[in-house]
Amino acid sequence: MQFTKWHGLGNDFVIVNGMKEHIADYQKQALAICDRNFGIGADGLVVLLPSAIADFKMRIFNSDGSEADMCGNATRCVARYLYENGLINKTVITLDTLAGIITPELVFKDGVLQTVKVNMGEPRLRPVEIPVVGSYEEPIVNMPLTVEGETFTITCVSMGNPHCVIFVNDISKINIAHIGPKIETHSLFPKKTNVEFIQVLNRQTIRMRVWERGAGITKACGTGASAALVASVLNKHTDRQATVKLDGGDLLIEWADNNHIYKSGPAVEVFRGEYLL
Ligand SMILES: N[C@@H](CCC[C@H](N)C(=O)O)C(=O)O
Repeated sequence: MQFTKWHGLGNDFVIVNGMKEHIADYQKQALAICDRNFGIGADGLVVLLPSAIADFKMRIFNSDGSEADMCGNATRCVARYLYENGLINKTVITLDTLAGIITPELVFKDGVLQTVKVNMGEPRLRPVEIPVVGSYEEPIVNMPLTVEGETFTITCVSMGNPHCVIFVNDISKINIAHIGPKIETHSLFPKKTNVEFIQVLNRQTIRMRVWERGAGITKACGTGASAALVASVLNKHTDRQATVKLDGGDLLIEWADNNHIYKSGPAVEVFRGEYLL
C-alpha cells in the first residue's frame, strides 16, 4: 500500500489515497499502521475517498483504531497533499467529514505557501451535541467536575468531536498522562472526550496541552485548539482571535463574526513509502 506521512505541528498522520489503495478493515489497519514500534507510527490514519457532496471525503482513525468525526491538523495536511499531488487544482478545497463539510484554503504569497487556513465550521455548545450525559439545558461553561478527589472546572465544546477544556494556573504542574484518560473516559461523556488543559498567558495567547481521545498525549490538536479558543472567549479570558501555543508549535485561531472558527497553521510532508498490508 502506498502511503504518505505528514504532520501538523507534530500531530502526525499516515495519509492513504483510498481511491487507489484497498484497505479491508480500516480500524484494524489503523491500529497496526499507527503503532510506533511495529508499524509506520502515527497519531492517526487518514483515508481519502470520493464524495458526492464535497471535493473529497476524509475519514480519520485514531491510533487506537477508533474512528473520529474530525481532525483539524489532518485537514491542513490533506489540503496540501491533494494540491501537491495533482488530485485537485484549486486552493480552496471542500472535505466531507463526519462533522460536516470542512473547508481548508492554501494561502500563497509570491507563489510560496504561507499557511493553511481552515474554516472549521461553527462550534456546538448544546450539551446534547457534545454529547454529555444528563439533563443539562445550558452550555457547560466553568462547571465543576471532580475526578479522583480533585475538582476541575470544565467547559464543553464540540467541533464535530467532543472537547472538555480545563483552565489551570500552571500547566507544568498537570500530570496529563494520569488525569487525561480519567476525564476522557468519565461517565459524563458517553462518546468519551478529548481533554485540553489551558493556561492563559494574555488576552491574545494561551498555552495548551492535550490528551486526545483514542490517541493519548499528542503534540497538537486542531479541533482542540479551536475548542480552547471558544472556551477562552466564553470564560472571558481572551479576545476572539488568539495564538494557541502547543507542544508542537503555534496555531492562530479566530472565532469570526459569522460564528465560524478559522484555524491557520502549517502542514508538512515527511516521507513516502510502501506498507506491507
Ligand atoms: N488531532 C486531531 C483530532 C483527532 C481526533 C480526536 N482524537 C477524536 O477522537 O476526536 C485534531 O487536530 O483535531
